[in-house]
Amino acid sequence: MVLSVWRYSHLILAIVSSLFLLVASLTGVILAVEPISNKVRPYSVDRADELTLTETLTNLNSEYDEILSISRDRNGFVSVSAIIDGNNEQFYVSPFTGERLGALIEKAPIFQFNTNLHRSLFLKTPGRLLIGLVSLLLFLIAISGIVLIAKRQGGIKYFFAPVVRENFSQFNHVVYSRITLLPIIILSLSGVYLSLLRFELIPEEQMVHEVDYESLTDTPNTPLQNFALLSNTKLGELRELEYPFSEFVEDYYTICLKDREVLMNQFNGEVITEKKYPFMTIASSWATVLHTGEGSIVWSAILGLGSLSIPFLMLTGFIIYFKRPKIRIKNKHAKNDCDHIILVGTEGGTTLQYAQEFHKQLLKTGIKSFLGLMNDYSEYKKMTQLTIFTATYGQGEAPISANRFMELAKETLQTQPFTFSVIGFGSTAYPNYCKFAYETYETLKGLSNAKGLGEVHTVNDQSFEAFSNWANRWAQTMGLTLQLEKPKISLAKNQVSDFEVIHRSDLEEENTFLLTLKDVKGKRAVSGDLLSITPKEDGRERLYSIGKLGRNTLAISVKKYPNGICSNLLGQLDKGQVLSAAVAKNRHFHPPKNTKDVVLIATGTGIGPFLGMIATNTPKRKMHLYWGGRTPQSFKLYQPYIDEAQAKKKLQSFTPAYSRVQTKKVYVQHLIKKDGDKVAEILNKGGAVMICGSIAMQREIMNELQTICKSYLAKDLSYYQNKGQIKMDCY
Ligand SMILES: Cc1cc2nc3c(=O)[nH]c(=O)nc-3n(C[C@H](O)[C@H](O)[C@H](O)COP(=O)(O)O)c2cc1C
Repeated sequence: MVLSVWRYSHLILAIVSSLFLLVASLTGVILAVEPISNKVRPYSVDRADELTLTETLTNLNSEYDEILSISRDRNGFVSVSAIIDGNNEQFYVSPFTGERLGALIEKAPIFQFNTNLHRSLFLKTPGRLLIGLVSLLLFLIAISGIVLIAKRQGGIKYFFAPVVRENFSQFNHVVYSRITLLPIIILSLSGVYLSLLRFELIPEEQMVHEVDYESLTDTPNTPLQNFALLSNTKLGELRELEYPFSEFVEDYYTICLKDREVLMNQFNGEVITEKKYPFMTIASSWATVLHTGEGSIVWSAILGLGSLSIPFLMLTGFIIYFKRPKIRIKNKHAKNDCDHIILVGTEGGTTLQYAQEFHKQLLKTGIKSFLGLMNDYSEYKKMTQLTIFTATYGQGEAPISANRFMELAKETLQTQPFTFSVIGFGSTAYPNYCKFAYETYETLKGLSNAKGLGEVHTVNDQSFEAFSNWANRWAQTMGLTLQLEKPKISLAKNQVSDFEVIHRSDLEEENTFLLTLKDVKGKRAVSGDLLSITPKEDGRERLYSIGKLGRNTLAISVKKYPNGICSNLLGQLDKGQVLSAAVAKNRHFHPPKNTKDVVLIATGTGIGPFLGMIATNTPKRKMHLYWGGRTPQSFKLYQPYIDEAQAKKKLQSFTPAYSRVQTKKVYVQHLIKKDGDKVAEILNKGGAVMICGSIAMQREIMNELQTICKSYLAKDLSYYQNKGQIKMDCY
């Protein structure tokens, strides 16, 4: 609920202001060039700011007879306004020699046009008002954006933690908004301020000097060179110095410095009055500088990039919103007439699509099924079976449609006993994999008349395979047959390409074989990416982790199942045959860059991507492989690769765990526990741990790593997960 308020405010504000925002940001980009183009003009004189006002005035007075004023602008350019041959002329000068450097910069027509469009959309006062409002909306969008990022990252302290890449728009929207939020906030706030100033809603105090004209005296008549104020003030502090209008004692120098305005007697150099600028004048000056970037190439460039990012963030933001599946639920039967209740915890809507498919299939088999959201949990009069499909968000928290479920489940008493199943949708790219599903399971287990059917079943990255495995197993125990169809989720589209079989090994003890393929079209797969294969027979996609052995050579490790359509198809391929498949990017499981030590942990076919990571490693990076299988015989398949890598120093160490060799079973988690000090040292030095294999193994390893982090490093495992040092791809 709270999140959706922020999300909808963020979206509605963006829609309302989008067109105006687009105009303001694009013109802002062009206007950011103006201060840069001004600053690079050749009117700056080296070390001029170090001159005193005495030196400046002496130099300029000797060159020009009748100076009206001297100015120093935000670029540091010094100009004079002087009467020359009876005409008032204004030009840049060198304060050392008085040499005329050029005429004052005139605003180029392109900047004039864009300034008018930027300030008022050529609509005069209504336009200015609109632009002021858009600035305010931009500020509110930025604030709601900060809240959304903090929530999606799992708290403000993880604001700058690595972002998990789900798709281009989501990833880049978060990454670029984090970088540009500060300039955008400054731009929008200063824009609001300048609008308020323009509409006189912020009072601009006028500086009024009270001059006691009676006390002004023309004695002692002191030469300008002895005026203390002038010799104590550097040119760098000057904004403008106006000469006295006449030679009467009532006329004086008006000197505007950075922080104050001073009136100075023209005969003896005494300060007549001196006033600091009011706070609002300083604030207005800062607002102008911060909004326009005047006088600073760096700040102008930052503002330009900030403005440029706005259309990009608008576009990616709208794509994220419109691609999100809509949450609409229709039911054929009333909830109190149904014996099967399906509840969904979703935020992005994909879990609902899987639940809808399951619900549809149950209805087809004649079961009275009711579909709802977890937050709608209430009394279900005839419920005998409850199935929960739930995603996990933030740092293992509930998705928005399930954040009240725990309370509701404890408060609401079901009158009849029921069984329940929990299917967790999550991603191993996040520290707390499917945590909310496990918490839901525990809460339901605690209810007096509820009985769990099996353990929590997890689905990584919306894998249809994992989902249908559970659903078919469940249906089997119920004596049903389900014809599940894959929901049309707009996951990244993978282009199908051709892969030629280079080698297919024979089946080894654990019914596994290695398939080495040549990427005919030279697609840029990276070890850890997934090979997506969809056999025509059932049209269902299977994913295999890729090990990139060489330029266009990759390997996948396949376990053959007696009735497995895909594994049997792959098992029959011969050298030279061509396989049609696609490469699905799996960025969160790519080998880490610039990491000196990497611990690789795998069981069974999970070694597949690691074979590639090791084969393309150099001795500079130390890789340590822990692998679990049944017997040394199971390892034979991979032995040549590992032996070669060790000989070439691409693999520092290899430690196997065999579960069926001795009476006491040894699993990889036991090896990790034994080498806890080494693993801790690697993590402490910024190294990475990569895990690939079964979810059950992943859970054991994560428990072990948690203990290691706590005992050796006095830190929580999530600390290293948030720094991207723990990478997992388990199924
Ligand atoms: C911002 C964000 C945070 C996430 N946090 C977790 C997490 O902590 N644990 C997890 O297992 N999955 C996490 N996920 C993955 C989602 O649970 C997963 O993509 C799920 O399939 C989304 O389902 P939905 O579209 O129904 O909301 C996160 C996804 C996002 C976008």
